[in-house]
Amino acid sequence: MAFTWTRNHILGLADWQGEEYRTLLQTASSFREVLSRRTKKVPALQGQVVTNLFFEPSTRTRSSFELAAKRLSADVLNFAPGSSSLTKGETILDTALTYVAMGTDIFVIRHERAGVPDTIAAEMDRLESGVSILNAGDGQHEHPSQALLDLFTLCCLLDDEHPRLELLEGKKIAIVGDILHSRVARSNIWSLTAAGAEVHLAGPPTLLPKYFEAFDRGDRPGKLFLHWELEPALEKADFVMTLRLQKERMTANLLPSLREYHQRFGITRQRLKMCNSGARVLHPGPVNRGVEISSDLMDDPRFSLISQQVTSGVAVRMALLYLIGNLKQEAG
Ligand SMILES: N[C@@H](CC(=O)O)C(=O)O
Ligand SMILES: NC(=O)OP(=O)(O)O
Repeated sequence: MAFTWTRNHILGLADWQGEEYRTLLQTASSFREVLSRRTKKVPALQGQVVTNLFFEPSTRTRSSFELAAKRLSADVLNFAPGSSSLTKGETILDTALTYVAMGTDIFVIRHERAGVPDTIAAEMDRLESGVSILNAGDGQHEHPSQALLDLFTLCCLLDDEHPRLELLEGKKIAIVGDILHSRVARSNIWSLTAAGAEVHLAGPPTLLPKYFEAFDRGDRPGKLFLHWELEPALEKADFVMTLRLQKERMTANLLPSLREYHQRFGITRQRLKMCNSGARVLHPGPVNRGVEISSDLMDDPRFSLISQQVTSGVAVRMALLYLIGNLKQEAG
């Protein structure tokens, strides 16, 4: 029987099922085709309002959600906290309710505190508003659309015509750096192990706590490994995902120096030689050039997938908005 999409909020990937990833990849693939046409717009969300509520800085996530919504013909509102009535003491919830009163159908929310999108989603459900929440990154919790665009980028690289989940089965993927503070790492652990990949986390002990072992719940085909040295993670890896040191989230001095960090965990062309031939490097951005990745490697299109990740972001976010928006059209 064909799978039917029923998820109304996208808060995280911890409980996503294989069929949801498959539907997302197929839908993103169709929108990638739309984006290759001369007219890159479809009327799918005409009449719906998408409101970007970003309480934390963003370049690519906010702009690509905006572009994705516009490509689907939705109306888009962009909230800017610094010039909003938050500065007069209005609460986050009252801010959200104000936008609901203007007709918002979908909120895209980023906040420095984990759980804010969940709280607003619970309130939207309690009020039976029918409004959906898309988490665009909450504290150290999850960044689902980032992990989905990473998944789409990898699957497209392995089979551009038919990007599908199974392509990652048995692939070795190293995630390197500041795992502790990374919502990108957390969401990617869920999606990549759901795809059957071997995920190898690597970082200094201060940035890779042992409790990450608990992310291997044994309920998905892939496996998770932890390393406090770089080499075992990179050895014969197919892909390397580097992560930014999230200085804004570091409350203590967790690193000796950026230079020493680069020497021990920075990804360079030389180090990439430890991986399988043809290995590629990802980074969610923004990048600290010369810290987690050398500048020349970042700019080398033979190895770096960074710009493909950004490009994939538009099709993947169109797919997310479409799948959710469609539920409203069916209901309404
Ligand atoms: N942009 C990503 C990664 C990062 O900032 O390092 C995030 O918001 O989580
Ligand atoms: N990758 C990512 O989320 O980037 P921004 O913080 O620029 O949105």
